[in-house]
Amino acid sequence: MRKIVIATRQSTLALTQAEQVMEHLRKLCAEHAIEAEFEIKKIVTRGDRILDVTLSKVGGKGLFVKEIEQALLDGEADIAVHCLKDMPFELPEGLVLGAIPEREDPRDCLIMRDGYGLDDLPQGAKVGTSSLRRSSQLQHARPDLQIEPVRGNIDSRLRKLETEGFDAIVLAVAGLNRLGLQDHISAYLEPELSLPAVGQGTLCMECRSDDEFVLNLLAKYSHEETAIVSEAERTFLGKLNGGCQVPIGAYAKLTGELDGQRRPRIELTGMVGSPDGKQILKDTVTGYDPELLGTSLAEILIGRGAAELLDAARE
Ligand SMILES: NCc1[nH]cc(CCC(=O)O)c1CC(=O)O
Repeated sequence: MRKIVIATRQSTLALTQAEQVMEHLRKLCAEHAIEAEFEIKKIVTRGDRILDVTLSKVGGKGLFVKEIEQALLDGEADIAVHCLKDMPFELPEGLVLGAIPEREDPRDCLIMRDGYGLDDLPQGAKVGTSSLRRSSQLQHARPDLQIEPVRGNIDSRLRKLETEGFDAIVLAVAGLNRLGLQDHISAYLEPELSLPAVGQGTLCMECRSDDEFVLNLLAKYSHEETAIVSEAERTFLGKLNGGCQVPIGAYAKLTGELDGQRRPRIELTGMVGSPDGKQILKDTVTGYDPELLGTSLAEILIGRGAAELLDAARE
């Protein structure tokens, strides 16, 4: 009997995700007559210890994953469950993404004190988000809004809507759904208005690249279409040398058309913005090769000044 330890951060969202994944893996084991038992191990990361500081100020990619990856490398855990959007482009030597399961809702949403959409926000309304991607796009649509950082886990951000005088806060739909908090959502923001973060709404499972048992199990959990769109978005992010702390968004979807090798056609939209939303570079490319698409979209935006925008935002 193989024992599989699942490592996770200790936030409510991370724990919920790990538990949902564990249940699914147990079912897969039963279906495929694989003998394994599972256990969850909570790990406190550097990102969790500095939750009160605006992350973009602290800098550093993968603030939430380093310690968890070390546990995998040390053999103290076998699988790590992450939000794909929190994952740096490059994984450490010896680790791979063993599974990318089916994407959930990729959109951002508004949780508002009153009203049901962006248009209901009064002139100069105070909106909470620490994401430069979200502030850039919101300010672009509504330059009058006053954007203020709001840090912490999802539950504490929801509390801050009440306690810190925000008219609205912005969160990912997927996280709220997973926590059963979808009733709080006032308005869904379509990708045309707020292009999601790379990988938003998608989970991933990281494991050691030589752990055949776990790789074999995780392969049964993977969702081919999601893996394809994730590769397009993540290639775009990687070429721009971005993480989730820069004003970059991307969203890829499949259009249903197949090429000669029956590969699906991909439509990839990407954006790079200034944090104040005065400048937004955005374009869409379509094709069949996710890596080529990610690369060419990044090159198109770099040609229009994306690298300079990102350098300025990083300062
Ligand atoms: N940066 C934190 C984070 N990482 C993933 C999600 C949401 C869930 C997901 O995208 O899978 C969130 C919270 C948020 O942005 O509202």
